[in-house]
Amino acid sequence: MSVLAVERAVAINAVLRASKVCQKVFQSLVTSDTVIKKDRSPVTVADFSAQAVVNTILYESFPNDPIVGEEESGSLRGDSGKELRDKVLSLTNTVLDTPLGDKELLDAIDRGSYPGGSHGRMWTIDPIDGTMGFLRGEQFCVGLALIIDGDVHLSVLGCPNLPVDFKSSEIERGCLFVAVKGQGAFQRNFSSTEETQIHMADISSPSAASFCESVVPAHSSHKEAAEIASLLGITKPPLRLDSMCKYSTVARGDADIYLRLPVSMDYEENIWDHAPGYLVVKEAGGIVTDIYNKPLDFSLGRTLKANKGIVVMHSKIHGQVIDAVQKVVLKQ
Ligand SMILES: Nc1ncnc2c1ncn2[C@@H]1O[C@H](COP(=O)(O)OS(=O)(=O)O)[C@@H](OP(=O)(O)O)[C@H]1O
Ligand SMILES: [Mg+2]
Ligand SMILES: [Mg+2]
Ligand SMILES: [Mg+2]
Repeated sequence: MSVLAVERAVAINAVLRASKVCQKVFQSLVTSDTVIKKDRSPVTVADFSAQAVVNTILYESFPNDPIVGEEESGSLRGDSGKELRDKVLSLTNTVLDTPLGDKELLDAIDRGSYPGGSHGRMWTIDPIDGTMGFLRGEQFCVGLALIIDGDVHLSVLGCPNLPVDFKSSEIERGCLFVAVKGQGAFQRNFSSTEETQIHMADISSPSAASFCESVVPAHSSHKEAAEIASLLGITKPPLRLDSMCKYSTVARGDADIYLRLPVSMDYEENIWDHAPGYLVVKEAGGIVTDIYNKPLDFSLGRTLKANKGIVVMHSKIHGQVIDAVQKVVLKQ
């Protein structure tokens, strides 16, 4: 059996079930008259429930593995949290084989409170990445990664709204990306268990590239990305996608560069926002650094304290892209 085969299977199951939770919440939103733009609570139900589902499934197989999760159960506790807790509990139990009670639900969510660090095994989970995309009915994903001694060894990204093939005229959506360190990156569709290995597009000149960036300009500077694109001679418009779907889109060759350019130098990126996408790109043959050309350091706690921004690209254009990023962002 290959290395981390059991972890891989468990992580896929967990992410598929959590993705189902998100899809159910979205379907109930669009079929009811809830105006989601005014009320963010529906997405909160999905965030909590997806984290409870993943943490419960991980715990069944790996009870000693700590978890760094985005959400914590504070607002679900006590009398004031009862209404939300009831919604999260009933949703969670629709996808689990053994139903949880109130206390088990709260405990499951809060197993994500691990502070992270450089030693041993830990999982990191983003139950819904790209919350804004989820609310708009656009891209979002469930991200899960296993980090061992500060290094990402396994990752699974569930992307319920991502077309399985951008180039096809069919519009099947819903794909899963799976990577294990040293074993390559693979895509499988929600509708099947068949896996196809994915690779970055082979590109020798940055001017032919297309690049991805966040939809929300507060998460990544669009202005600086446009300046970098212009320096590199890129003429294609940016592909704006929410969530770690940007990593998977680049990993399978539908775009060549992902730029995440800090809007504030104080912001620290969360490890759950990047570890799952990072390994998918690396195993597809790509390079992931920060704006200083430093490798991402997942060993320093819940955030990437030693890094600023994210730059993803094929090795053949690495030097040119980093030069342009540094000229524009660092004025070097
Ligand atoms: N200031 C700032 N800078 C950078 N990143 C930030 C910032 N604030 C929040 N976040 C995190 O951004 C995560 C979503 O990133 P995306 O690239 O998907 O954003 S976008 O929706 O495409 O605009 C989002 O993840 P989710 O909360 O899971 O959606 C946040 O963790
Ligand atoms: Mg996120
Ligand atoms: Mg999230
Ligand atoms: Mg968030």
